[in-house]
Amino acid sequence: MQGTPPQPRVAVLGAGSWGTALAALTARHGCPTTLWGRDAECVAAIDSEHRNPRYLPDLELPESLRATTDLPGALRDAELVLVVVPSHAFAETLRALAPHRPAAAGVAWATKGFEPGSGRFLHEVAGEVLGDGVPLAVVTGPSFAKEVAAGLPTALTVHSDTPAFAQSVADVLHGPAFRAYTGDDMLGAELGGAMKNVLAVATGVADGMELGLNARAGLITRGLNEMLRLNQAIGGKAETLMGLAGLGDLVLTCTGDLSRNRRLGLALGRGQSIEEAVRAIGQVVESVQTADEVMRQAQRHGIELPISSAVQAVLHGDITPADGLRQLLAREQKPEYPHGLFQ
Ligand SMILES: NC(=O)C1=CN([C@@H]2O[C@H](COP(=O)(O)OP(=O)(O)OC[C@H]3O[C@@H](n4cnc5c(N)ncnc54)[C@H](OP(=O)(O)O)[C@@H]3O)[C@@H](O)[C@H]2O)C=CC1
Ligand SMILES: O=C(CO)COP(=O)(O)O
Repeated sequence: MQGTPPQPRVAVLGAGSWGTALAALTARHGCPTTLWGRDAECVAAIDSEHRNPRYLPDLELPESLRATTDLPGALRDAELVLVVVPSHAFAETLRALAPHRPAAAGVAWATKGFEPGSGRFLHEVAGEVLGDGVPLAVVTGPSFAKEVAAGLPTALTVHSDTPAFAQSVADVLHGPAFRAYTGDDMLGAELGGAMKNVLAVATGVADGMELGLNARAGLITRGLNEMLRLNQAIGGKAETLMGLAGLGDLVLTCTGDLSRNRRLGLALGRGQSIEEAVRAIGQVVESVQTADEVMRQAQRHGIELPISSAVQAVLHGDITPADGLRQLLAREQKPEYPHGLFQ
């Protein structure tokens, strides 16, 4: 009689809200899962009390989930490594994991953003740090950690240049309440996940200023247009941005108050300072750095992105939200698609 094949051993690096939620998911799916974090107190609580008191305080985690501050220990025997640290810690985490990665273990990440300063895509960073021949994948899509940890239905997507690796990552994530799709466009998938955070600030600002639902819908639609145009210029696939990695995550983050980037926008629109708002949110808010990197990409490719540019200026305190609104409304009238869908 044939038994069920053993589930792969998973090491999740990053014990914040998303790393904890994904580790809980793979543990619930029967994968022996070890979560690595740098905060000993938080890690001990996950390991022994099955709770993450700082990042997901109300949710019970599976008893089978192990947590540790020992990185080499977490990686020992791992068959899949899932990196879920913020983008500013991505390169250093990859450099720390590289010498301890079991030779057969591919590396996936659920981080959204670019390498701050260089603006490099995370798959470029991973390729450089890990070298050729290591299967790489990006896990992205509309997925609030709190809802995933609570077992609510979610769909996301895994993109890789190595189709078998995308499939194996999707297999460990896919389950009764979680649909994991696959794709082969890491560029488009990473761009969508990064840009939606910037655009969520824009809709948050508009809602904070009580500009109404028409304004919100207009910003989402023209924001999608900015994503599609930059994606076209960098060589991503349009369908990636029309799917979970783009439109799906854009709608979630622009409309859902669980979004930290949207909440930052709401606070700015209501007149709070960026420092106050970020402190009150108390978790990573990727748009703060991503806005600069999106605009760096746009300049490199000669693409005009009025909404993202206004968000960048507001985040830097160069203009007020009201100035940003005036700038957008004062733009010249023109056809919705002067040069076709993506120009
Ligand atoms: N939360 C969500 O719903 C989703 C998040 N994401 C993405 O996942 C990534 C992680 O976000 P999220 O988990 O939400 O963030 P959180 O703010 O919830 O947690 C951040 C985690 O990263 C750790 N960390 C910060 N700096 C470092 C470092 N230098 N080395 C190691 N660990 C570090 C923090 O540790 P410490 O507590 O010690 O500071 C903490 O455990 C982001 O790119 C985000 O955009 C993607 C989809 C959904
Ligand atoms: O990426 C996310 C949902 O898909 C989480 O968004 P925030 O980082 O804005 O909370």
